[in-house]
Amino acid sequence: MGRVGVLLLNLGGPDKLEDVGPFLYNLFSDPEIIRLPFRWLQRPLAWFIASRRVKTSQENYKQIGGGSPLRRITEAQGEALKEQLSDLGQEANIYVGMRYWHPYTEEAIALLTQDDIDKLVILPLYPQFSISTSGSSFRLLEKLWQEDPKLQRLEYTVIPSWYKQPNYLRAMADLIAQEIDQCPNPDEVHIFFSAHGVPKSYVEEAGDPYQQEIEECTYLIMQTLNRPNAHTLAYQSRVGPVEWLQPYTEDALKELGAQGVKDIVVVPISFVSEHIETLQEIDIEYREIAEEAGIHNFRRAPAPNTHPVFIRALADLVVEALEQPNFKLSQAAQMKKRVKMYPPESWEWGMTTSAEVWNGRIAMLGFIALIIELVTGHGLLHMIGLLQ
Ligand SMILES: C=CC1=C(C)c2cc3[nH]c(cc4nc(cc5[nH]c(cc1n2)c(C)c5CCC(=O)O)C(CCC(=O)O)=C4C)c(C)c3C=C
Ligand SMILES: [Fe+2]
Ligand SMILES: [Fe+2]
Repeated sequence: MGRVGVLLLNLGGPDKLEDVGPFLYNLFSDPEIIRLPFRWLQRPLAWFIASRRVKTSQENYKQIGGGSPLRRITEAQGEALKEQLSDLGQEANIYVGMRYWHPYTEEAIALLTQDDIDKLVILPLYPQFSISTSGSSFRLLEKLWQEDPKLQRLEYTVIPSWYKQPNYLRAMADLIAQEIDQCPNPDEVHIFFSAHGVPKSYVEEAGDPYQQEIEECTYLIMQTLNRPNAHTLAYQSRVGPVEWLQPYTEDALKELGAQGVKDIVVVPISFVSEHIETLQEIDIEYREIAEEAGIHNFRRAPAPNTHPVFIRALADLVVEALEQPNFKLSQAAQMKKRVKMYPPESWEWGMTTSAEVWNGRIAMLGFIALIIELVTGHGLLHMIGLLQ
């Protein structure tokens, strides 16, 4: 085997408070994050949503020290992975490519094309696949590949998702056991898996395998843990007005409190690094909700970060990927369940899906017109005197 490269993909996070606005704009500009019927609406809406969210988001980043630790932790994971691979006899260059902030995926690709890599392993740092995470990064990579003949000559393979990897499951079970064993009655502790949510339509309409992979991963971690504890799976971090996967973490915590549960260990199951959604959302916001609901012993299992068994899992994934037939980006970006992304473009009479979609589109246009009118002070409502 010639020179091997490993491209670690992650979402990225603002390094400092001034980065929060542009980071949010990048995130909401992604059609895999906000799925709109019209592409031209994407950027104005991204600007609008990012501007509305920036203050709250900055307040949250302030509470965790003024920026995201994601870059630092991902780079540390990369260094540990390089060392572990070397111990296994596989020398490799590691590159970090973030989707919405530095080091951007494009920057990582520029570096690795300079380095004359013979084979590249593309490894998303998301154990479970979702259209909104690994899927979005794969689509971006597909586009970069189409544009660059040098990349087209590079041999590569993709690891689409890896939530069943035995050492990953072992690392998660270790981290949970360490927390449980610090409680006075370890067997009585309720294990609360908090997965990142996605809109329900991703799963039900677009065929995102995310929910199924999360459910299977929860089951496999519980099997690996092999303890008698009760457990719950819920979904956190909902953004916007549409329905996301349920139960929501906040509701499930209140429900457990009402049932008399006093000790819980929260397990962040979609993430492999500490970041705003573990350090702020779980440790501060959900802790407060749990304590108000009567759950007084609230603990959280740390994210795997650079846990040696977890790093070994990443190394095993790379070694196995090098031995197996190559998996292409076009295969990885494809949904497992082949479904149409949007209902028909043409009108159908009656209470059909098509009618619902067109109603939604018309409502969206009205909403955008209203925003533009509120921002510019000109428009139909001003003309007819409803707005001054
Ligand atoms: C609006 C829709 C969003 C979807 C869908 C979504 C899915 C999703 N995200 C992660 C992991 C991360 N998200 C992070 C930040 C982040 N995500 C959203 C929105 C959606 N995520 C926002 C608005 C933000 C910014 C933070 C905020 O304002 O709340 C991060 C980085 C966090 C950091 O430390 O900077 C990660 C990582 C997963 C795993 C996922 C679906 C499976
Ligand atoms: Fe997110
Ligand atoms: Fe989020």
